[in-house]
Amino acid sequence: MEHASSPSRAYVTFLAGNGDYVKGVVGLAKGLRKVNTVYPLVVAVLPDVPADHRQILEAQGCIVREIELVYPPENQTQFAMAYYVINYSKLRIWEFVEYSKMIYLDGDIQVYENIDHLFDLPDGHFYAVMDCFCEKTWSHTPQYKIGYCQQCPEMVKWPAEMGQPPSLYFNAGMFVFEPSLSTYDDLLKTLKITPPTPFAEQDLLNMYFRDIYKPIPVGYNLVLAMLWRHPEKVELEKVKVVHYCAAGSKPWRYTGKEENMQREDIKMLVKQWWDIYKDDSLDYQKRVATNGVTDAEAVSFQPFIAAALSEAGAHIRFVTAPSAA
Ligand SMILES: O=c1ccn([C@@H]2O[C@H](COP(=O)(O)OP(=O)(O)O)[C@@H](O)[C@H]2O)c(=O)[nH]1
Ligand SMILES: OC[C@H]1O[C@H](O[C@@H]2[C@@H](O)[C@H](O)[C@@H](O)[C@H](O)[C@@H]2O)[C@H](O)[C@@H](O)[C@H]1O
Repeated sequence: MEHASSPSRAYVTFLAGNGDYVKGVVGLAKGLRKVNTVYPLVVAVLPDVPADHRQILEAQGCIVREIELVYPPENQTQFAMAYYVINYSKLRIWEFVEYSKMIYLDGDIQVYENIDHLFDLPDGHFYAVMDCFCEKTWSHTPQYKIGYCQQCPEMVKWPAEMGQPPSLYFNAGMFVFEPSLSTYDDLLKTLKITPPTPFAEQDLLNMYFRDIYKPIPVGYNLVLAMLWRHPEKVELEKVKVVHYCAAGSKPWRYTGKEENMQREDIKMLVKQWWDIYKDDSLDYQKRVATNGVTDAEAVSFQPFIAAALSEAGAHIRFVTAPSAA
């Protein structure tokens, strides 16, 4: 089946280190395949990602692209998580200018419903889901200190004496953007003159794209804390993308011991992630292409097609899927 996708669009994720985040990216590649996306998954890997992990990703049909580390400004800050220092390297994806539009997804994200339509959002804006300020990871901020959250500005109003409320702030685990070398250069110039802050590149991106940021619904990047902080804003059955960023929620490390991790919805979401990760039928493999059949269906039809072929000698085209997912 020829993909109708424009070759200049792709999903992109980021992988650093030789640890277990590679499992997150494999899960993401299989999840995107399960929802029959027509776009490839590019994985921007730091040099410290070992060859065997890169091979695993290529075997899952991912396009593996090595990027160089982006160093944060000298004066180290107390990042919300120590390893956030490597996350500035995410900024390299703006150099992937062979793509006109990309959707960035963290490695700890899973896509449960097709979101290809987001590529058709109008150019010239930065699309992402609003974050929540209620978790301890935000205890360094004035909004946390007064109990203000942009998810429910009517609950605790921003005090007039504190000036303007903070601009809308997105979670940088998922966003729709347009690669551009000039934007990349400008981001790096801004990085060099901006003191590092607890949420590293997420803070930088929020500052840089503030004027063109357009919020998209929570269902496109469900930050798990929303389930216990703002349940009234979450319709779980309509959630298309889940972001396993709450402490203890990474499915491949899940023990259930951390706060909130014994919730039934968390246990269900972790199981859903594992069901995809363990599903061999979602592994990348040579596709048998017939008209109008999705890749996944084509794979499941293979035995029937082989039988038909032997009897009727029908000609079918064997093509490899052009991409991971
Ligand atoms: O050791 C690491 C830590 C992070 N990441 C990548 O950086 C992203 C952001 O880190 P993390 O998901 O831990 O941030 P969170 O959203 O959970 O705060 C991850 O999803 C991975 O794509 C990685 O590849 N290796
Ligand atoms: O380097 C900064 C990181 O900032 C974000 O993680 C945070 C953020 O989501 C907070 O809003 C949550 O409260 C917190 O749990 C979570 O860890 C991005 O998801 C991640 O990709 C990365 O950019």
